[in-house]
Amino acid sequence: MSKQAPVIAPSILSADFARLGEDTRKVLDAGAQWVHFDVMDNHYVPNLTIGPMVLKALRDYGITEHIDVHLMVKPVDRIVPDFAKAGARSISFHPEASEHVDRTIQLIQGEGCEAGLVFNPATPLSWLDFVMDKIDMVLIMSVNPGFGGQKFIPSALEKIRQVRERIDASGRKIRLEVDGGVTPDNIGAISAAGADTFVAGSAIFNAPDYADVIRRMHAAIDGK
Ligand SMILES: O=C(CO)[C@@H](O)[C@H](O)COP(=O)(O)O
Repeated sequence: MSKQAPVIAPSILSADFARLGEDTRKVLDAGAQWVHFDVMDNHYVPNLTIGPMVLKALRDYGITEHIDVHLMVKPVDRIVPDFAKAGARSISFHPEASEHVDRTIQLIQGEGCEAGLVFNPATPLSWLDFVMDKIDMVLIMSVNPGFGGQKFIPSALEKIRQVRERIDASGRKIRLEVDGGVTPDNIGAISAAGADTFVAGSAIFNAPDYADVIRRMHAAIDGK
């Protein structure tokens, strides 16, 4: 397997929104590498969250680490430049929400960000067929998007294995990220299936000690 170095990306969907800068700083200081930024539009998914102004506010607060934007919005393209200007480092989108997938990838990369394709539990991997030479990341959803705190859907493990094979066959450095119901108890199996980038919301932010959960997650990824 040609996995990238493991990254834990806490989803700030489960953070304390009244103290977002402080809580984001706290989770990064507890050992997380990235911040996962969930954008929901009450159209593509049945929930409404945060946008580019909030991302910019985190940058202004002093968050300099990688902010990984997951767009659960339709249409996709018109909001991409705003997120790039606000300070996103990677931007992932759902292919079925984009009118022209290849053009959206070019748009994201042209704005200086890494581009990812996101797959819902029932979205087929055939969307990858003609873009493996372009994308920087594949994000496998292990819950249906829209809400934090859902249970991991086990069929995601087979999907992760299939994506890992495709990434290895491509010979490119493509991150394989998994999002939804990730906990210290299942992260070892998710890693063994081929993932290298792990989004977790409730498992981290609902815990009394962020550093302890992140430490246990890294140990499970290392097979300890
Ligand atoms: O994008 C989503 C949900 O749509 C995720 O990022 C969840 O917010 C992850 O939360 P947990 O399942 O880890 O609580």
